[in-house]
Amino acid sequence: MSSVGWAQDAEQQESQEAKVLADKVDGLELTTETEGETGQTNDAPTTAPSLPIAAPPPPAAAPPPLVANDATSEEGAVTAADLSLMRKVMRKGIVETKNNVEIYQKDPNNPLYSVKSFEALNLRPELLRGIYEMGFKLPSKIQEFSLPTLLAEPPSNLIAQSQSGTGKTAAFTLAMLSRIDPNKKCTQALVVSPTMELALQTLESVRQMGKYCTDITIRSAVKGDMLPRGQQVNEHIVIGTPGKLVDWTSKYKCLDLRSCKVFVLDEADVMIATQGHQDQSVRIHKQLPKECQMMLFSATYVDEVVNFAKAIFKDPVTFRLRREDETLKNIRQMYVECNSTEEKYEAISNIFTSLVGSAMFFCHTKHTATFLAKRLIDDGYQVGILTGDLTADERVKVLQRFRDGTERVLICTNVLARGIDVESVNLVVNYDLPQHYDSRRADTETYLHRIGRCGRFGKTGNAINIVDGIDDLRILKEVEDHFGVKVVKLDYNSVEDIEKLED
Ligand SMILES: Nc1ncnc2c1ncn2[C@@H]1O[C@H](COP(=O)(O)OP(=O)(O)OP(=O)(O)O)[C@@H](O)[C@H]1O
Repeated sequence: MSSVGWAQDAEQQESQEAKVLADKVDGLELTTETEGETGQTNDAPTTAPSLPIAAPPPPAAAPPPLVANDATSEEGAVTAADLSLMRKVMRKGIVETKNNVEIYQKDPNNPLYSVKSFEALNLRPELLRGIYEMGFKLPSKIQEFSLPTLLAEPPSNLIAQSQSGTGKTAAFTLAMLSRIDPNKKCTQALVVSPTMELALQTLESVRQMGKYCTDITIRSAVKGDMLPRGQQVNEHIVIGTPGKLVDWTSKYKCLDLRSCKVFVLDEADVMIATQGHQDQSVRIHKQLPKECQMMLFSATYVDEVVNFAKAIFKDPVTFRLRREDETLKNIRQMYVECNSTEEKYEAISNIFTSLVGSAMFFCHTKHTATFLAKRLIDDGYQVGILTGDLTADERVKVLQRFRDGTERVLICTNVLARGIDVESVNLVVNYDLPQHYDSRRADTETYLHRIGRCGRFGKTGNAINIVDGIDDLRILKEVEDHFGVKVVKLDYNSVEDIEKLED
Protein backbone atom coordinates (compact mmCIF):
# COMPACT_ATOMS: atom_id res chain seq x y z
CA MET A 1 0.00 0.00 0.00
CA SER A 2 2.67 2.49 0.90
CA SER A 3 4.57 2.16 -2.31
CA VAL A 4 2.28 0.98 -5.01
CA GLY A 5 4.72 2.51 -7.46
CA TRP A 6 5.08 6.21 -7.88
CA ALA A 7 4.41 6.11 -11.57
CA GLN A 8 1.13 4.35 -11.06
CA ASP A 9 -1.87 6.36 -11.98
CA ALA A 10 -4.16 7.41 -9.13
CA GLU A 11 -7.33 6.00 -10.62
CA GLN A 12 -5.70 2.66 -11.29
CA GLN A 13 -4.47 2.56 -7.72
CA GLU A 14 -7.89 3.40 -6.33
CA SER A 15 -9.71 0.81 -8.40
CA GLN A 16 -7.13 -1.83 -7.49
CA GLU A 17 -7.46 -1.05 -3.85
CA ALA A 18 -11.22 -1.03 -4.11
CA LYS A 19 -11.16 -4.45 -5.70
CA VAL A 20 -8.60 -6.04 -3.46
CA LEU A 21 -9.76 -4.61 -0.19
CA ALA A 22 -13.40 -4.19 0.28
CA ASP A 23 -12.85 -2.78 3.73
CA LYS A 24 -10.11 -0.38 2.58
CA VAL A 25 -6.51 -0.30 3.47
CA ASP A 26 -5.90 2.31 6.08
CA GLY A 27 -2.79 4.32 6.50
CA LEU A 28 -2.39 7.40 4.41
CA GLU A 29 -4.38 10.55 4.17
CA LEU A 30 -4.72 10.74 0.46
CA THR A 31 -7.97 12.55 0.01
CA THR A 32 -8.57 16.23 0.04
CA GLU A 33 -10.67 16.90 3.05
CA THR A 34 -14.27 18.03 2.93
CA GLU A 35 -14.97 21.71 2.80
CA GLY A 36 -16.45 21.75 6.26
CA GLU A 37 -13.25 20.43 7.73
CA THR A 38 -10.80 22.26 5.60
CA GLY A 39 -12.18 25.47 4.39
CA GLN A 40 -12.27 28.91 5.79
CA THR A 41 -15.30 29.48 7.97
CA ASN A 42 -17.10 32.17 9.83
CA ASP A 43 -16.68 30.23 13.05
CA ALA A 44 -15.00 31.69 16.07
CA PRO A 45 -11.35 32.38 15.27
CA THR A 46 -9.06 29.42 15.76
CA THR A 47 -5.82 30.87 14.55
CA ALA A 48 -3.86 29.18 17.27
CA PRO A 49 -5.35 25.70 17.44
CA SER A 50 -4.98 24.10 20.79
CA LEU A 51 -2.73 21.13 20.36
CA PRO A 52 -1.77 18.38 22.70
CA ILE A 53 1.44 18.80 24.59
CA ALA A 54 3.01 15.38 24.95
CA ALA A 55 3.08 14.32 28.55
CA PRO A 56 6.17 12.43 29.66
CA PRO A 57 5.53 8.71 29.21
CA PRO A 58 5.14 6.56 32.29
CA PRO A 59 8.12 4.59 33.47
CA ALA A 60 8.21 1.54 31.26
CA ALA A 61 9.24 -0.81 34.03
CA ALA A 62 6.07 -0.33 36.03
CA PRO A 63 3.33 -2.28 34.28
CA PRO A 64 -0.21 -1.74 35.52
CA PRO A 65 -2.10 -4.80 36.74
CA LEU A 66 -3.19 -7.20 34.07
CA VAL A 67 -6.84 -7.21 33.29
CA ALA A 68 -7.82 -10.60 32.01
CA ASN A 69 -6.56 -13.94 30.78
CA ASP A 70 -3.82 -13.88 33.34
CA ALA A 71 -3.42 -17.60 33.01
CA THR A 72 -0.98 -18.48 30.28
CA SER A 73 -1.80 -21.29 27.92
CA GLU A 74 0.17 -24.47 28.05
CA GLU A 75 -0.67 -25.32 24.47
CA GLY A 76 -1.39 -23.52 21.23
CA ALA A 77 0.63 -20.88 19.44
CA VAL A 78 2.44 -19.52 22.47
CA THR A 79 3.17 -21.64 25.50
CA ALA A 80 3.62 -20.54 29.09
CA ALA A 81 7.35 -21.11 28.73
CA ASP A 82 7.48 -18.89 25.65
CA LEU A 83 5.68 -16.18 27.52
CA SER A 84 7.94 -16.26 30.48
CA LEU A 85 10.88 -16.07 28.07
CA MET A 86 9.36 -13.04 26.42
CA ARG A 87 8.72 -11.29 29.68
CA LYS A 88 12.32 -11.93 30.66
CA VAL A 89 13.63 -10.62 27.36
CA MET A 90 11.52 -7.46 27.62
CA ARG A 91 12.52 -6.76 31.20
CA LYS A 92 16.16 -7.26 30.30
CA GLY A 93 15.70 -4.79 27.45
CA ILE A 94 14.35 -2.13 29.76
CA VAL A 95 17.31 -2.46 32.13
CA GLU A 96 19.83 -2.40 29.26
CA THR A 97 18.22 0.58 27.62
CA LYS A 98 19.27 2.88 30.42
CA ASN A 99 22.92 2.61 29.46
CA ASN A 100 22.60 2.06 25.73
CA VAL A 101 22.70 5.60 24.39
CA GLU A 102 26.06 6.53 25.85
CA ILE A 103 27.62 3.27 24.68
CA TYR A 104 26.14 3.57 21.20
CA GLN A 105 27.30 7.17 20.83
CA LYS A 106 30.88 5.96 21.22
CA ASP A 107 30.58 3.17 18.62
CA PRO A 108 31.50 4.41 15.11
CA ASN A 109 29.30 1.74 13.53
CA ASN A 110 26.21 2.86 15.37
CA PRO A 111 23.78 5.40 13.84
CA LEU A 112 23.87 7.36 17.09
CA TYR A 113 27.65 7.85 16.90
CA SER A 114 29.05 11.35 16.61
CA VAL A 115 32.40 13.02 16.97
CA LYS A 116 31.09 16.53 17.30
CA SER A 117 29.13 18.25 20.02
CA PHE A 118 26.00 20.31 19.39
CA GLU A 119 28.09 23.43 20.08
CA ALA A 120 30.42 22.50 17.22
CA LEU A 121 27.42 22.49 14.88
CA ASN A 122 27.09 26.27 15.25
CA LEU A 123 23.57 26.32 16.61
CA ARG A 124 22.11 29.45 18.16
CA PRO A 125 22.36 29.56 21.98
CA GLU A 126 18.54 29.55 22.26
CA LEU A 127 18.39 26.30 20.30
CA LEU A 128 21.15 24.74 22.39
CA ARG A 129 19.19 25.64 25.48
CA GLY A 130 16.05 24.01 24.03
CA ILE A 131 17.72 20.72 23.09
CA TYR A 132 19.71 20.43 26.31
CA GLU A 133 16.49 20.92 28.21
CA MET A 134 15.06 18.00 26.21
CA GLY A 135 17.91 15.85 27.48
CA PHE A 136 19.95 15.68 24.27
CA LYS A 137 23.68 15.42 25.00
CA LEU A 138 25.35 14.60 21.70
CA PRO A 139 24.09 14.67 18.12
CA SER A 140 23.39 11.43 16.26
CA LYS A 141 25.17 10.58 13.01
CA ILE A 142 22.38 12.01 10.83
CA GLN A 143 22.30 15.22 12.89
CA GLU A 144 26.05 15.61 12.78
CA PHE A 145 26.12 15.05 9.04
CA SER A 146 23.05 16.94 7.92
CA LEU A 147 23.19 20.10 10.06
CA PRO A 148 26.43 21.51 8.60
CA THR A 149 25.14 20.70 5.10
CA LEU A 150 21.77 22.30 5.76
CA LEU A 151 23.18 25.40 7.41
CA ALA A 152 25.92 26.10 4.84
CA GLU A 153 25.61 29.07 2.49
CA PRO A 154 24.40 29.01 -0.17
CA PRO A 155 21.78 26.52 1.05
CA SER A 156 21.92 23.02 -0.47
CA ASN A 157 19.06 20.64 -1.02
CA LEU A 158 19.31 17.37 0.88
CA ILE A 159 17.93 13.86 0.46
CA ALA A 160 18.73 12.04 3.69
CA GLN A 161 18.14 8.54 4.96
CA SER A 162 18.70 7.37 8.50
CA GLN A 163 17.32 4.50 10.54
CA SER A 164 14.04 4.96 12.40
CA GLY A 165 14.31 6.77 15.70
CA THR A 166 17.76 8.25 15.07
CA GLY A 167 16.72 11.90 15.26
CA LYS A 168 15.82 13.00 11.75
CA THR A 169 13.09 15.29 13.10
CA ALA A 170 15.57 17.20 15.24
CA ALA A 171 17.93 17.44 12.26
CA PHE A 172 15.47 19.28 10.04
CA THR A 173 13.87 21.16 12.92
CA LEU A 174 17.15 22.68 14.08
CA ALA A 175 18.04 23.63 10.52
CA MET A 176 14.62 25.14 9.93
CA LEU A 177 14.59 27.12 13.18
CA SER A 178 18.06 28.44 12.36
CA ARG A 179 16.88 29.84 9.05
CA ILE A 180 13.83 31.81 10.21
CA ASP A 181 14.01 35.59 10.27
CA PRO A 182 11.56 36.49 13.07
CA ASN A 183 11.33 40.10 11.90
CA LYS A 184 9.51 39.06 8.75
CA LYS A 185 5.90 38.18 9.51
CA CYS A 186 5.36 35.54 6.86
CA THR A 187 5.65 31.80 6.37
CA GLN A 188 9.29 30.90 5.85
CA ALA A 189 9.31 27.14 6.45
CA LEU A 190 6.87 24.42 5.49
CA VAL A 191 6.90 20.81 6.69
CA VAL A 192 4.74 18.28 4.88
CA SER A 193 3.94 15.06 6.77
CA PRO A 194 1.91 12.07 5.58
CA THR A 195 -0.48 11.96 8.55
CA MET A 196 -2.13 14.30 10.99
CA GLU A 197 -0.56 12.51 13.97
CA LEU A 198 2.94 12.92 12.63
CA ALA A 199 2.37 16.57 11.72
CA LEU A 200 1.14 17.31 15.25
CA GLN A 201 4.00 15.39 16.83
CA THR A 202 6.51 17.33 14.72
CA LEU A 203 4.82 20.57 15.74
CA GLU A 204 5.33 19.62 19.36
CA SER A 205 9.03 18.79 18.78
CA VAL A 206 9.53 22.13 17.03
CA ARG A 207 7.84 23.85 19.98
CA GLN A 208 10.15 22.13 22.45
CA MET A 209 13.36 22.74 20.50
CA GLY A 210 12.32 26.30 19.74
CA LYS A 211 11.11 27.02 23.25
CA TYR A 212 13.65 29.82 23.72
CA CYS A 213 13.23 31.26 20.23
CA THR A 214 10.26 33.15 21.56
CA ASP A 215 9.85 35.34 18.49
CA ILE A 216 9.28 32.42 16.11
CA THR A 217 5.66 31.41 15.49
CA ILE A 218 4.42 27.97 14.46
CA ARG A 219 1.09 26.43 13.44
CA SER A 220 -0.39 23.22 12.13
CA ALA A 221 -2.41 22.67 8.96
CA VAL A 222 -4.20 19.38 9.47
CA LYS A 223 -7.69 17.92 9.44
CA GLY A 224 -9.90 20.01 11.72
CA ASP A 225 -7.80 23.20 11.55
CA MET A 226 -9.83 26.14 10.33
CA LEU A 227 -9.20 29.79 9.65
CA PRO A 228 -11.76 32.57 9.88
CA ARG A 229 -12.83 33.73 6.44
CA GLY A 230 -10.42 36.16 4.89
CA GLN A 231 -7.63 35.51 7.36
CA GLN A 232 -4.16 34.73 6.05
CA VAL A 233 -1.66 32.39 7.67
CA ASN A 234 1.37 34.39 8.75
CA GLU A 235 3.15 32.02 11.14
CA HIS A 236 6.85 31.53 10.38
CA ILE A 237 6.60 27.73 10.34
CA VAL A 238 3.64 25.70 9.08
CA ILE A 239 3.47 21.93 9.55
CA GLY A 240 0.70 20.01 7.84
CA THR A 241 -0.64 17.21 5.71
CA PRO A 242 -0.65 17.48 1.91
CA GLY A 243 -4.43 17.62 1.43
CA LYS A 244 -4.90 20.50 3.85
CA LEU A 245 -1.88 22.37 2.51
CA VAL A 246 -3.11 22.11 -1.07
CA ASP A 247 -6.46 23.47 0.09
CA TRP A 248 -4.86 26.38 1.88
CA THR A 249 -2.41 27.25 -0.85
CA SER A 250 -4.52 26.61 -3.96
CA LYS A 251 -8.20 26.53 -3.09
CA TYR A 252 -8.53 29.12 -0.31
CA LYS A 253 -5.27 30.93 -1.03
CA CYS A 254 -4.81 31.74 2.64
CA LEU A 255 -1.25 30.42 2.76
CA ASP A 256 1.27 32.28 0.66
CA LEU A 257 4.51 30.39 0.06
CA ARG A 258 6.37 33.05 -1.91
CA SER A 259 8.66 33.85 1.03
CA CYS A 260 9.27 30.24 1.99
CA LYS A 261 12.96 29.47 2.50
CA VAL A 262 12.74 25.87 3.70
CA PHE A 263 10.57 23.00 2.47
CA VAL A 264 10.71 19.72 4.38
CA LEU A 265 9.21 16.54 2.99
CA ASP A 266 9.11 14.21 5.96
CA GLU A 267 8.75 10.49 5.17
CA ALA A 268 9.76 11.63 1.71
CA ASP A 269 9.68 8.20 0.10
CA VAL A 270 6.02 7.59 0.81
CA MET A 271 5.14 11.13 -0.18
CA ILE A 272 6.72 10.52 -3.56
CA ALA A 273 5.83 6.84 -3.95
CA THR A 274 2.12 7.26 -3.35
CA GLN A 275 0.45 8.87 -6.31
CA GLY A 276 -2.04 11.03 -4.41
CA HIS A 277 0.64 12.41 -2.11
CA GLN A 278 3.02 12.91 -4.98
CA ASP A 279 0.50 15.02 -6.89
CA GLN A 280 -0.24 17.12 -3.85
CA SER A 281 3.43 17.53 -2.91
CA VAL A 282 4.30 18.56 -6.45
CA ARG A 283 1.46 21.11 -6.43
CA ILE A 284 2.75 22.60 -3.20
CA HIS A 285 6.32 22.53 -4.44
CA LYS A 286 5.34 24.51 -7.55
CA GLN A 287 4.33 27.44 -5.36
CA LEU A 288 7.70 27.71 -3.68
CA PRO A 289 10.34 30.17 -4.79
CA LYS A 290 13.17 28.67 -6.85
CA GLU A 291 15.76 29.31 -4.16
CA CYS A 292 13.77 27.52 -1.43
CA GLN A 293 15.88 24.86 0.27
CA MET A 294 14.47 21.31 -0.01
CA MET A 295 14.99 18.79 2.77
CA LEU A 296 13.84 15.21 2.26
CA PHE A 297 14.05 12.74 5.12
CA SER A 298 13.07 9.10 5.52
CA ALA A 299 14.23 5.80 7.00
CA THR A 300 13.56 4.04 3.68
CA TYR A 301 14.08 4.90 0.03
CA VAL A 302 13.77 2.84 -3.10
CA ASP A 303 15.97 3.89 -6.00
CA GLU A 304 13.10 5.06 -8.21
CA VAL A 305 12.02 7.50 -5.52
CA VAL A 306 15.49 8.95 -5.12
CA ASN A 307 15.84 9.28 -8.89
CA PHE A 308 12.51 11.07 -9.09
CA ALA A 309 13.50 13.40 -6.25
CA LYS A 310 16.84 14.13 -7.85
CA ALA A 311 15.08 15.11 -11.05
CA ILE A 312 12.86 17.60 -9.23
CA PHE A 313 15.12 18.98 -6.51
CA LYS A 314 18.18 20.72 -7.87
CA ASP A 315 21.62 19.20 -7.11
CA PRO A 316 20.75 17.57 -3.81
CA VAL A 317 23.37 16.31 -1.41
CA THR A 318 22.39 12.68 -0.84
CA PHE A 319 22.93 10.61 2.26
CA ARG A 320 21.84 6.98 1.81
CA LEU A 321 22.21 3.88 3.95
CA ARG A 322 23.42 0.51 2.75
CA ARG A 323 20.57 -2.01 2.77
CA GLU A 324 22.22 -4.06 5.53
CA ASP A 325 22.38 -0.96 7.74
CA GLU A 326 18.69 -0.11 7.45
CA THR A 327 17.49 -2.36 10.27
CA LEU A 328 18.38 -1.55 13.84
CA LYS A 329 20.27 -4.17 15.82
CA ASN A 330 18.58 -3.04 19.01
CA ILE A 331 15.20 -4.33 17.79
CA ARG A 332 14.78 -8.09 18.29
CA GLN A 333 12.72 -9.50 15.47
CA MET A 334 10.70 -12.60 16.26
CA TYR A 335 7.72 -14.52 14.97
CA VAL A 336 5.00 -16.77 16.32
CA GLU A 337 3.49 -19.43 14.10
CA CYS A 338 -0.30 -19.85 14.13
CA ASN A 339 -2.68 -21.91 12.07
CA SER A 340 -5.97 -20.05 12.26
CA THR A 341 -7.54 -16.73 13.20
CA GLU A 342 -8.42 -18.30 16.54
CA GLU A 343 -4.75 -19.14 17.20
CA LYS A 344 -3.76 -15.65 16.14
CA TYR A 345 -6.14 -14.24 18.69
CA GLU A 346 -4.82 -16.60 21.32
CA ALA A 347 -1.27 -15.50 20.56
CA ILE A 348 -2.30 -11.85 20.79
CA SER A 349 -4.04 -12.27 24.13
CA ASN A 350 -1.05 -14.19 25.47
CA ILE A 351 1.35 -11.51 24.30
CA PHE A 352 -0.88 -8.96 25.99
CA THR A 353 -0.69 -10.90 29.21
CA SER A 354 3.10 -10.95 29.18
CA LEU A 355 3.47 -7.28 28.24
CA VAL A 356 6.09 -5.17 29.96
CA GLY A 357 5.95 -1.55 28.80
CA SER A 358 3.66 -0.47 25.93
CA ALA A 359 2.87 -2.02 22.58
CA MET A 360 1.48 -1.17 19.18
CA PHE A 361 -0.44 -3.91 17.35
CA PHE A 362 -0.57 -3.31 13.60
CA CYS A 363 -3.42 -4.56 11.42
CA HIS A 364 -3.73 -4.09 7.72
CA THR A 365 -7.30 -2.84 7.58
CA LYS A 366 -9.64 -0.79 9.72
CA HIS A 367 -11.96 -3.76 9.69
CA THR A 368 -9.41 -6.12 11.26
CA ALA A 369 -8.28 -3.49 13.74
CA THR A 370 -11.87 -2.93 14.85
CA PHE A 371 -12.53 -6.67 15.10
CA LEU A 372 -9.40 -7.26 17.17
CA ALA A 373 -9.99 -4.30 19.47
CA LYS A 374 -13.60 -5.29 20.06
CA ARG A 375 -12.73 -8.86 20.90
CA LEU A 376 -9.97 -7.84 23.30
CA ILE A 377 -12.21 -5.28 24.99
CA ASP A 378 -15.01 -7.85 25.28
CA ASP A 379 -12.51 -10.14 26.98
CA GLY A 380 -11.68 -7.45 29.50
CA TYR A 381 -8.46 -6.01 28.10
CA GLN A 382 -7.93 -2.28 28.05
CA VAL A 383 -6.85 -1.20 24.57
CA GLY A 384 -6.94 1.89 22.42
CA ILE A 385 -7.76 1.79 18.72
CA LEU A 386 -6.72 4.31 16.12
CA THR A 387 -7.72 4.11 12.47
CA GLY A 388 -8.56 6.62 9.76
CA ASP A 389 -12.26 6.13 10.59
CA LEU A 390 -12.01 8.29 13.71
CA THR A 391 -12.55 12.02 13.69
CA ALA A 392 -9.51 14.29 14.04
CA ASP A 393 -10.44 15.03 17.60
CA GLU A 394 -10.84 11.36 18.49
CA ARG A 395 -7.49 10.51 16.91
CA VAL A 396 -5.73 13.17 18.94
CA LYS A 397 -7.36 11.93 22.14
CA VAL A 398 -6.64 8.24 21.54
CA LEU A 399 -2.97 8.90 20.85
CA GLN A 400 -2.68 11.15 23.86
CA ARG A 401 -4.17 8.46 26.11
CA PHE A 402 -1.60 6.02 24.75
CA ARG A 403 1.24 8.49 25.33
CA ASP A 404 -0.02 9.05 28.86
CA GLY A 405 -0.11 5.30 29.52
CA THR A 406 -3.87 5.16 30.08
CA GLU A 407 -3.88 2.36 27.51
CA ARG A 408 -0.70 0.37 27.15
CA VAL A 409 -1.75 -1.29 23.92
CA LEU A 410 -2.75 0.61 20.83
CA ILE A 411 -4.32 -1.28 17.96
CA CYS A 412 -3.78 0.60 14.76
CA THR A 413 -3.37 0.52 11.04
CA ASN A 414 -0.57 1.93 8.92
CA VAL A 415 -1.83 5.40 9.84
CA LEU A 416 0.66 5.14 12.71
CA ALA A 417 3.36 3.12 10.96
CA ARG A 418 5.61 6.08 10.33
CA GLY A 419 7.32 8.60 12.50
CA ILE A 420 5.26 8.18 15.68
CA ASP A 421 7.52 8.47 18.71
CA VAL A 422 6.14 7.16 22.00
CA GLU A 423 8.93 6.57 24.45
CA SER A 424 7.31 3.73 26.41
CA VAL A 425 6.73 1.51 23.36
CA ASN A 426 9.03 -1.48 23.58
CA LEU A 427 6.96 -3.94 21.56
CA VAL A 428 5.52 -3.86 18.07
CA VAL A 429 3.26 -6.69 16.96
CA ASN A 430 2.41 -7.29 13.34
CA TYR A 431 -0.99 -8.95 13.65
CA ASP A 432 -1.01 -8.81 9.86
CA LEU A 433 2.32 -8.84 8.08
CA PRO A 434 2.69 -5.78 5.86
CA GLN A 435 2.29 -6.72 2.23
CA HIS A 436 1.41 -5.19 -1.11
CA TYR A 437 -2.03 -6.58 -1.66
CA ASP A 438 -1.78 -6.30 -5.42
CA SER A 439 1.41 -8.36 -5.78
CA ARG A 440 1.19 -10.25 -2.47
CA ARG A 441 4.85 -9.40 -1.86
CA ALA A 442 6.22 -8.20 1.45
CA ASP A 443 5.94 -4.46 1.98
CA THR A 444 9.44 -4.17 3.38
CA GLU A 445 9.34 -0.39 3.78
CA THR A 446 6.20 -0.51 5.91
CA TYR A 447 7.71 -3.41 7.87
CA LEU A 448 10.75 -1.31 8.72
CA HIS A 449 8.71 1.73 9.70
CA ARG A 450 6.29 -0.29 11.81
CA ILE A 451 8.98 -2.04 13.85
CA GLY A 452 10.75 1.30 14.16
CA ARG A 453 8.01 2.47 16.54
CA CYS A 454 10.06 0.74 19.23
CA GLY A 455 13.81 0.70 19.74
CA ARG A 456 13.99 4.46 19.42
CA PHE A 457 17.23 6.34 19.93
CA GLY A 458 19.15 3.41 21.36
CA LYS A 459 16.36 1.78 23.33
CA THR A 460 15.89 -1.94 23.13
CA GLY A 461 12.78 -2.97 21.22
CA ASN A 462 10.96 -6.16 20.33
CA ALA A 463 8.99 -6.95 17.20
CA ILE A 464 6.72 -9.99 17.00
CA ASN A 465 5.22 -11.10 13.73
CA ILE A 466 2.10 -13.23 13.89
CA VAL A 467 2.50 -15.69 11.05
CA ASP A 468 -0.56 -17.54 9.82
CA GLY A 469 0.10 -20.01 7.03
CA ILE A 470 2.49 -20.54 4.19
CA ASP A 471 1.94 -17.14 2.55
CA ASP A 472 2.91 -15.35 5.74
CA LEU A 473 6.01 -17.50 6.09
CA ARG A 474 6.98 -16.56 2.55
CA ILE A 475 6.46 -12.87 3.30
CA LEU A 476 8.59 -13.15 6.39
CA LYS A 477 11.31 -14.85 4.36
CA GLU A 478 11.16 -11.96 1.88
CA VAL A 479 11.66 -9.56 4.78
CA GLU A 480 14.65 -11.59 6.00
CA ASP A 481 16.20 -11.70 2.54
CA HIS A 482 15.57 -8.03 1.85
CA PHE A 483 17.26 -6.78 5.02
CA GLY A 484 19.67 -9.69 5.50
CA VAL A 485 18.31 -10.32 9.00
CA LYS A 486 17.12 -13.37 10.87
CA VAL A 487 13.65 -13.27 12.37
CA VAL A 488 13.74 -15.78 15.20
CA LYS A 489 10.88 -18.08 16.09
CA LEU A 490 9.60 -17.19 19.52
CA ASP A 491 9.71 -20.35 21.50
CA TYR A 492 11.45 -21.45 24.57
CA ASN A 493 14.02 -23.42 22.61
CA SER A 494 15.21 -20.28 20.89
CA VAL A 495 16.05 -18.37 24.03
CA GLU A 496 19.69 -18.12 23.07
CA ASP A 497 18.88 -16.96 19.56
CA ILE A 498 16.61 -14.27 20.92
CA GLU A 499 19.06 -13.03 23.48
CA LYS A 500 21.84 -13.07 20.89
CA LEU A 501 19.91 -10.88 18.47
CA GLU A 502 21.18 -7.62 19.79
CA ASP A 503 24.71 -8.65 20.75
N1 LIG B 1 20.69 13.90 19.87
C1 LIG B 1 19.73 13.34 20.56
N2 LIG B 1 19.94 12.93 21.84
C2 LIG B 1 18.95 12.30 22.54
N3 LIG B 1 17.71 12.05 22.05
C3 LIG B 1 17.45 12.42 20.78
C4 LIG B 1 18.43 13.09 19.99
N4 LIG B 1 17.87 13.34 18.77
C5 LIG B 1 16.61 12.87 18.83
N5 LIG B 1 16.36 12.32 20.02
C6 LIG B 1 15.09 11.67 20.46
O1 LIG B 1 15.03 10.42 19.79
C7 LIG B 1 13.69 10.08 19.50
C8 LIG B 1 13.56 9.71 18.04
O2 LIG B 1 13.81 10.85 17.23
P1 LIG B 1 12.98 11.15 15.90
O3 LIG B 1 11.53 10.99 16.13
O4 LIG B 1 13.47 12.44 15.38
O5 LIG B 1 13.50 9.97 14.97
P2 LIG B 1 13.33 9.79 13.42
O6 LIG B 1 14.67 9.46 12.88
O7 LIG B 1 12.63 10.96 12.83
O8 LIG B 1 12.42 8.49 13.39
P3 LIG B 1 11.39 7.94 12.28
O9 LIG B 1 12.21 7.35 11.17
O10 LIG B 1 10.60 6.92 13.00
O11 LIG B 1 10.57 9.10 11.80
C9 LIG B 1 12.84 11.28 19.89
O12 LIG B 1 12.23 11.02 21.12
C10 LIG B 1 13.84 12.41 20.02
O13 LIG B 1 13.44 13.37 20.97
